[in-house]
Amino acid sequence: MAAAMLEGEEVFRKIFRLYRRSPEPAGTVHFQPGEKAVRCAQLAVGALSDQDAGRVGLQPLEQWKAYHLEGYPGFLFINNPFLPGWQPRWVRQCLKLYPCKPNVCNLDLHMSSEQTANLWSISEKQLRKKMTQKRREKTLLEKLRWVTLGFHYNWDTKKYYKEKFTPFPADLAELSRCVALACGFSNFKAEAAILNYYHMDSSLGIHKDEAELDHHSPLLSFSFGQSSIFLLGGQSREVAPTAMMMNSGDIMVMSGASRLLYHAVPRILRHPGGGILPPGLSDPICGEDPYIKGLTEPCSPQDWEVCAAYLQDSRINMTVRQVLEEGGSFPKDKSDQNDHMTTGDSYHNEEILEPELQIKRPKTSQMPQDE
Ligand SMILES: O=C(O)CCC(=O)C(=O)O
Ligand SMILES: [Fe+2]
Repeated sequence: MAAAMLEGEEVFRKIFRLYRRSPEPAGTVHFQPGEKAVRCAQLAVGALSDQDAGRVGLQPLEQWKAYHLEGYPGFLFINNPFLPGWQPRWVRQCLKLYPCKPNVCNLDLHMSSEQTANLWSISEKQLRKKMTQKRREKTLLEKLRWVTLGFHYNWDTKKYYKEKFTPFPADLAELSRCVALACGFSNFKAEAAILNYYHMDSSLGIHKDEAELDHHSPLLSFSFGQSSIFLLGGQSREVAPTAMMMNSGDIMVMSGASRLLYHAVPRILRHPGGGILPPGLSDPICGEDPYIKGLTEPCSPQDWEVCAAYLQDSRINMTVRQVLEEGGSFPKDKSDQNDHMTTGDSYHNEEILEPELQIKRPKTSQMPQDE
């Protein structure tokens, strides 16, 4: 029975399971010069000033290393372009600020807004003890799986709604504007983001991001903390995906013909290089450039202690989206007048499931593998 189902399984799903089980099968693309199928990319030199880049913690554009991947036009990979001391600031924003109200997170489905109002202060003391205590209960911050910003993605209907909007964080909007500009998208407007929080046993199911009404604008994906394998497939689940390594600070841009491709994160891996934290995160407290005032405050040593404990076995990803075309609006739809309370998502998976169990999992309309 199981074998018959396996044979009929889509190609992407088979490869997902392969990567879910083994740490790093041969053939994973590492973005570096000389790597097969990887080509150096030219960015829009002159489009982004050093001043603007520096304000959000990005190196001058001439120093960025960007790559195309053969067979995926519109896909761009940028090797960690952050200035020293800046990845910690973005991590601190993701853990301390962005989960706060009015933003929405997975814990809101099970808890009152008072309980989820300040995940950081409820969790910080316990997290500081993490270094010394092996067995202890998970803090609320460690139970965080996703946060939505701007237009809040509805996991049930897979839509955005005009009235489900809260102001998009100005600092992240500016970081996104700068990266989009460098990649030749001069009108990008950050209107929504999904922040994904992963631990060593987490994965993100196979899906494509098509809820946005504007598919001409790119998806911008920022990763921090431990590494991951990212699978980039085709327009159907029958296309075999390419596996690539994403390390802390790396940025991915999905645009053009690659904007609507299936993708997934089957596995989180310890970052290469041995230490507890990746190099860009091991020296968090760096002096400010006296000529460029950053848009966000430096991460204090006290805050970093909490972030570092969290990141020992976690990865954070922010995927920023433009929802509406320039001057566009939401279509009129009677059903949109309902109050859309989400019942949860099935993208974020926790444990490594036995193949048999995966097949027997109930299929619901939200399960990405059913798309
Ligand atoms: O975590 C990642 O790298 C991918 C996230 C993603 O695909 C999404 O949020 O839509
Ligand atoms: Fe996605």
